[in-house]
Amino acid sequence: MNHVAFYLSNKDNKVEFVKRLVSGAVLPRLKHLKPAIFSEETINKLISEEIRHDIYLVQTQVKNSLLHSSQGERKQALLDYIISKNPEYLIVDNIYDSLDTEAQVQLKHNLTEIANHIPLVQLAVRRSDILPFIETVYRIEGKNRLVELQNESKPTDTSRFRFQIPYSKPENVKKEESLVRFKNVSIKYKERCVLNNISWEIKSGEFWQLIGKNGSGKTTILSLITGENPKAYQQDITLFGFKKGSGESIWDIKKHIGSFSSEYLRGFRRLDSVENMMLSGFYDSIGLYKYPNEREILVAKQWLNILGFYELRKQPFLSLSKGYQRLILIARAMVKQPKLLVLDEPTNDLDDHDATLFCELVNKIASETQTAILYVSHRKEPNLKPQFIYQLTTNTSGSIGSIVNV
Ligand SMILES: Nc1ncnc2c1ncn2[C@@H]1O[C@H](COP(=O)(O)OP(=O)(O)OP(=O)(O)O)[C@@H](O)[C@H]1O
Repeated sequence: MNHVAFYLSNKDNKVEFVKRLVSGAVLPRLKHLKPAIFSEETINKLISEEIRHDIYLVQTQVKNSLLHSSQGERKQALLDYIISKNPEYLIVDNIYDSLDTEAQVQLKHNLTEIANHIPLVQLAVRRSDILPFIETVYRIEGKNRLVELQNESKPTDTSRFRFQIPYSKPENVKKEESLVRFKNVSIKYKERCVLNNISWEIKSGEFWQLIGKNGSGKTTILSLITGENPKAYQQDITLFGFKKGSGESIWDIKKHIGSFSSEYLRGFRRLDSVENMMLSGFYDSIGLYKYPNEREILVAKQWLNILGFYELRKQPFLSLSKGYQRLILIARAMVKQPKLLVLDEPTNDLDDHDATLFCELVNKIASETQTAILYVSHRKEPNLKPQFIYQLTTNTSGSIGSIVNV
């Protein structure tokens, strides 16, 4: 069986490429076979069906809908579902994003098994993700030309960000100020305990990574911090000096947090320019719905300069590559000089080159500002250097937390 991988970059139009693959234009030998696609796109489509039409085609092992499941649970459920449909070949895209180490090993094992029976076509943006049994790896040159990948190493674009970050109000942040404090926080969904007695503190200027297996409760912790989870009210949580439930408004909390999640662009179709997208960070919206003032416009321009995107400011945001969109969304989270920057799986879907840029930007924020960073990811980014790691360890009575050595 001949298995093939395509090592793509964020500049390649993946949606178009998948269409051409399925039509047989790229690999004519697969033209008359029935494909199945294992990708984030497929998950997003199924979630849209759940939301818009109340159609629940896929259930996870714990019998949740996709919408209410963790990222890892979604991927496992999707693979089970598509294999049950007996495809004649399988297209797998960015297989390891959002999966914990154990789930990655399991998925690799499952795909190896599937590849004994049907051809597998892998799309990868990280070279290290390419499955070991793949015989041929191509990259795309120009519009559609396939070039077999040799062991060439790509030059990395280092020190791209030349200007200093505009940070005008460090006096507002006290050294060692407590930003987030959880005391014995326990959370249940229905009768299932997800978090068990979590006590944790994040102080100003600190750089944390939150790790834990799929379903261990990382996103739940983030939602307790960002104010999106009503269960926070029954807990002993203090955010930016406000004890939860003490009459603070959501804005009292939100104004201190800049956040980025790789899910932010799900369903985003607006025509906002790059500059407007950057400005929307002042209003916590994705896309600009208000008139910004002069200072806000100035700060947004400074950030565009740092990223080297000033010339692109009038272009539609969605016309940029995924990696560039992501850099803008991270800067967007920073424009209001938040005390805490929350990054949820920020390198999902980023190619090797853009992941390097991303790490450079986050390191720059960590070293030049007083903003504390909370970074959630399964992927080890060797260029990223958090100071502290908080680990959730799953348990039948909910996950417990501990600080592990970096
Ligand atoms: N609104 C909800 N209703 C019911 N169950 C939920 C809800 N939100 C999360 N859960 C469940 O709580 C558990 C923890 O989910 P969470 O998304 O916090 O995990 P995670 O550590 O972020 O996982 P992943 O790494 O896979 O994204 C999961 O089993 C999930 O299915």
